[in-house]
Amino acid sequence: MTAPADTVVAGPSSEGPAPAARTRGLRKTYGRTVAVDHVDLDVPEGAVLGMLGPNGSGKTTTIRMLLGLVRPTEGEVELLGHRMPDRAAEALPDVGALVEGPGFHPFLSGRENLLRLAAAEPRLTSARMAGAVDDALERVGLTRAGGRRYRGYSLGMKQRLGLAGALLVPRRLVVLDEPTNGLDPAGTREIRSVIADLHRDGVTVLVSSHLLAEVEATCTHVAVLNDGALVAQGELAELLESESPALEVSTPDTTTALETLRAAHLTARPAPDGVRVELTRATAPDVIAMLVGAGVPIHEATRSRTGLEDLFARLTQDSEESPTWTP
Ligand SMILES: Nc1ncnc2c1ncn2[C@@H]1O[C@H](COP(=O)(O)OP(=O)(O)OP(=O)(O)O)[C@@H](O)[C@H]1O
Repeated sequence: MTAPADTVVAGPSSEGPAPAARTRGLRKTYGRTVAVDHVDLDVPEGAVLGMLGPNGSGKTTTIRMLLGLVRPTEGEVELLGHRMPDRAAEALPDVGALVEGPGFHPFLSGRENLLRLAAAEPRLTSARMAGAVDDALERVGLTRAGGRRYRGYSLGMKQRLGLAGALLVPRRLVVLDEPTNGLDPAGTREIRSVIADLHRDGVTVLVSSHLLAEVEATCTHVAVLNDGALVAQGELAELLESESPALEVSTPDTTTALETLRAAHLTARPAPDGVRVELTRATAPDVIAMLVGAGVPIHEATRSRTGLEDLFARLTQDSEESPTWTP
């Protein structure tokens, strides 16, 4: 399967084991709003795939269609080799999901809520339910709060209870929609460690996030959505390597610097001390000469490695400034 010409793909997508999840031509419209636009997503088995995108780019809608919670307008979804939503009963027992609004009962305790979920797990016998609930509570750090009513939980505790619900039984795939939403730094670290444990156990994880540093630290793969379209996917390290290096120029005159660089059709954006310019179409000496020629005072210029933040900015900024990347 070849990717659309405007999608950045790292590594061969059609080799290796069958993907844990995949979509082809996936599209969802709400009236005139195109929420998801012909997305061909591959979530490789064993990967921790970070789904990134600005607000409203279609992450949640894609995840909901993967899980059979929303019916696509067009296209196909396969989850663990089963067509969705028709074969949901086969696929879903192996899938743990934390999506918005897990529907917990406000007047029951966290533990009682999990027991209700456990009762609906086809692979849990009644004898093993209580043990599975206690294990899941411990895994997300809620053992002590397990007896308290859900209504009194903080947003972070609610997120963690949702995660516990996703981990009640061993899964092949765990899908987490913005799992660190509302969590403090300690809670965020806990989620990170749960994801690392799952990865170590060979579980595939699909996690949507708007926290780039978080994704860079925890994920092996990324998929970037913009305006409903998939604009990049693949192994994180390969995607970053495929990016060209950049030059950070420290200057007080960022306005002239950006104007000069953009007039020369270079990709540049403001940086903490000045501007950052990609060295795709010009060398570092070219850029410096260009700026000096335009009267821009330069305090310092340093080459730097492209991080996920730069990749993301380039893929999701206005198309005028982001020339098409050709693999
Ligand atoms: N049920 C719905 N009815 C109408 N429009 C919807 C519905 N669900 C999503 N949309 C629209 O589809 C687009 C994609 O939304 P979606 O929630 O999938 O994006 P997202 O990337 O998850 O955003 P965020 O990061 O803000 O959660 C948005 O324009 C949104 O307003």
